[in-house]
Amino acid sequence: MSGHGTPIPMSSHASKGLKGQADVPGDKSISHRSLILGAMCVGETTITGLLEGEDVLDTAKAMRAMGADITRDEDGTWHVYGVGVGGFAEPDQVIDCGNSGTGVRLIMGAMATSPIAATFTGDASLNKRPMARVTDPLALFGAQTVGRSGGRLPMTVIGAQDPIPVRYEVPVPSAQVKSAVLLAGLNAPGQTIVTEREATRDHSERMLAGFGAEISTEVTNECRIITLTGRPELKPQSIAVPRDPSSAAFPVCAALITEGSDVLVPNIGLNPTRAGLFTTLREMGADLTYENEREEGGEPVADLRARFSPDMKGIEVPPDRAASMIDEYPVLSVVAAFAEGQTMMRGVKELRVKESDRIDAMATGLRACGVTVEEGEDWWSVEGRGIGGVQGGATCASHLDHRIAMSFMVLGLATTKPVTVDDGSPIATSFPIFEDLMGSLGADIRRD
Ligand SMILES: O=C(O)C1=C[C@@H](OP(=O)(O)O)[C@@H](O)[C@H](O)C1
Ligand SMILES: C=C(OP(=O)(O)O)C(=O)O
Repeated sequence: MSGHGTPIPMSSHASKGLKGQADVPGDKSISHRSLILGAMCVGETTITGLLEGEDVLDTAKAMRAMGADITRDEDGTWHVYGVGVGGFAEPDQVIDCGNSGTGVRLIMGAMATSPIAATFTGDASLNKRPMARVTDPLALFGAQTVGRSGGRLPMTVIGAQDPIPVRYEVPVPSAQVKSAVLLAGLNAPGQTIVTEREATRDHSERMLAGFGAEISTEVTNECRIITLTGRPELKPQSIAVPRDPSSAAFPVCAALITEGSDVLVPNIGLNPTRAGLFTTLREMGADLTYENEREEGGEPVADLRARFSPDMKGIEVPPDRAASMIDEYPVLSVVAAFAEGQTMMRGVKELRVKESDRIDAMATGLRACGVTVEEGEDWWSVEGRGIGGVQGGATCASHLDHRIAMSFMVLGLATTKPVTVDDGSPIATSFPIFEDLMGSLGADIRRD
């Protein structure tokens, strides 16, 4: 879906005593990958718990356009009948990935070693984001790309006729780039080897192994080296998508900053490549506990219990933790505003190339609400004002960015005056039930 139609202004108002259970939707990263890998094997893959947000629905559409048969039962079970590695059909329309960097980058990778051409576009946010980070390695496989200047969408990818396997060191910490290379490697004969210096989310590696690909990861002191053997016969799977820790972050952080709150967020995946926010919040002194810790589908899972935490302290977030919480910095900056002292976040320049420049978007809104924020290219800091110390009262721009919109809605639950966002419509990309779920806990979030 391109664009978000009519803007939805929203406001959030001081709320106390958030209580209850927050059943957040399925993991966005795992949902995209389930559909794409399901489309790349012959036979039926079934998926339960799929995130039915716009980003993932756009990926389902793209996979249909490339030949997969995808259906949904009334009970929410999805069925993907795939075309096999190398079996993608050439789409006869432009593929619109909407707001989704993950969708477009992974799909470009998946088709880049098939002898087809496809043209990709997105909404105003996605069409500003850098694509050279994926098209550079895809060229090594033999794919050609033509896009707008600066490597932006819309862009046509002409898949390699005779792909060759690739050895590639990912130059930025990005699971999307790593995954695009691995997915391209599936249809290249021989071994594709990807190296990353910082560990990023490893859902592609786990899921490729689950689908029967020959893939291994060697961890050294300096890096992770992932080796994939091309041209496997992937075997269809039955996938239960775990709930999304990045969505869980919103009710968790809301509970920490609103007086009298006690919220349970069950079944959250605590894969170490994703759980950095929760570690950070606990270091700040948050009353956040892991209950019922267990393993599900090879992933650590727990129920998160978050209670009002009036004594949180600002900390320096270790830069080597950045990749494991990259999407959570906006909402962390909100919590930091209610802690005592400074929270310093370094090694985070990737935040500047997400759906928006997230440092700039949050800094501008937080300052308008009375919070001191300083920033450099690769870092930012928030001066905490303690519980009750943040004024609010501003209208903040969401810049077509779901995480920015939701973060400001969490902010307004604990400020003196309400906080407004100009457009909450992008929330539907990753967390379509956000308003209902937060409302069920007692949060006062309104459409204006
Ligand atoms: O691979 C993924 O599913 C994702 C990787 C991250 O992006 P980068 O690879 O650009 O860091 C993250 O921000 C995004 O929400 C999802
Ligand atoms: C960065 C994000 O997503 P994407 O890159 O897929 O647009 C996100 O969900 O925070």
